[in-house]
Amino acid sequence: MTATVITGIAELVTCDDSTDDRLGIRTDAAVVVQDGRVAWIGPDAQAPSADRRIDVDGRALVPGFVDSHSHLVFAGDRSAEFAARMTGQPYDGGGIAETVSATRAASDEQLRALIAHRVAEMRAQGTTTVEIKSGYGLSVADEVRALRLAAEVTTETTFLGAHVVPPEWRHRRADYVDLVSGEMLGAAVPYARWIDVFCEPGSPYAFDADEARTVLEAGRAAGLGLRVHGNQLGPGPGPGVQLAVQLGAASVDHCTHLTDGDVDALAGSGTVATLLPGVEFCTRSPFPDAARLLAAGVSVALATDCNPGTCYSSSMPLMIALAVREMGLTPAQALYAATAGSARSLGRDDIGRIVVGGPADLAVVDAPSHLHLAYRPGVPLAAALAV
Ligand SMILES: N=CN[C@@H](CCC(=O)O)C(=O)O
Ligand SMILES: [Zn+2]
Repeated sequence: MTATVITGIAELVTCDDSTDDRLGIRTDAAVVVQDGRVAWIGPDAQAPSADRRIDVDGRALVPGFVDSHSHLVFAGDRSAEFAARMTGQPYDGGGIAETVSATRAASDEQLRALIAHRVAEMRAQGTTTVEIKSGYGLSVADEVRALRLAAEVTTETTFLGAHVVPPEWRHRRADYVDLVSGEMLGAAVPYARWIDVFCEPGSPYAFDADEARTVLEAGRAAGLGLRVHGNQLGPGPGPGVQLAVQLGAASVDHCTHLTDGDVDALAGSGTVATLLPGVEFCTRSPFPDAARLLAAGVSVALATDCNPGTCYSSSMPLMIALAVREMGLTPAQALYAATAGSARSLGRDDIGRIVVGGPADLAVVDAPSHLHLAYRPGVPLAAALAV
C-alpha cells in the first residue's frame, strides 16, 4: 500500500465538469495516489505526507488522454500511398487490402511487438487508454488473432470484420456480410467489447447502409456495443451518422461531411461524434466544424485513428492542436474532447477525469497550463505519468 503525493502542480485539470469550460481547473493543488487510484486532491499546502513524492515542478497535470479510435494491429508500410496522395491521389480505402496481406503474413510475435511499440509511443505522448480495432485480418482466424492480441493491451477492443470486403470476397459481397455477421462475429465476441463498420455507400470497398445495419444488428444481438465509421469520404450525405443514431451506437467516427440533418440527429441522440482531425490532415480533406457540433449540443470526442492509411499518428496532442486550429474548438474544449469526451464515447465515466476514487491515469504537460498543448504543436510536452 504505497502512497505517492504529487506536488508542484501549476495547473490541475480534473475534467470534473464543475466549471464553465468543463475542465475543473485547480491551481496550487496536490494529488495523492494510492494503489493506482486517486486517494486525495487538495491544496498543495495541505498535502498529507506519503511514502513517495513526485514534484512536477510547475508543470500542468491533466487526465491521461483517451484515444477512442485506433487500428494498431497491422504490419506493412503504406508511406508510398501517402506520398502519392500528397501529389493529388484521393483516398478511397483501396489500400486497406495491402495492409491486410502484410498483416496476415506477420507472425503473432511480430504483431505483438508492433502493437507494443505503438502503445508505448502513445503513452510517451500522454495517452493512458486506447481503443484498438481489428480489421486488417478479414478472415475468421485473422480477425480473432487481431482481437486476441489487442486484448493483451486493452479492454477496449473492437471487432471490425466489416472494414472492407476483402479481395477474395469482392464478387460475393452478400456472402462476406453473412460471414462477418455469423461465424466471424461468433468467434470474435470473446475478445471484443465493440463492433464497428466502415459505412460509406459510394465505395466499392466499404459497406452500404443495409449491409452495415445487418452487421451492427448482429453485433448488438451478440452483446457488443456499436460504433460506426461514417460520413468520411463524401461529399454528399452519408448514411453512417443516421444509422448510428437510429441504432443507438455509442459513437460515430470521422463525421467529415455532415448535413444539417446529421447535426440535428446527433444533437437529439446519445451518440458521440468522434472527430479524427489527423485523417483530414493526412488525406487533405476538409475539416468538420466541431464548434458547430458543440453549439448544437452534440457530444464530441477526439481520437487519433492511428492507422497505416489515413493517419499514421499516435499523437493526441497533435489532434488537440489540429482541433483548435482547424475545427474551431477552444483549447479547453479540445482537451475535454480528448479526455472526458472520448471516455464517454467508450461508455466510460471512470477515465478521462481526475477524481478521488478514480484510476490514477495521469499525464504531465511540460508547461504551466493546458493551453500549451495547442499553442506548441509538434513539441513533445505531454507524457503519461507513471505513479
Ligand atoms: N476508413 C476506414 N478505415 C481507416 C483507414 C484504414 C486504412 O486506410 O488502412 C480510417 O478510419 O480512416
Ligand atoms: Zn478508423
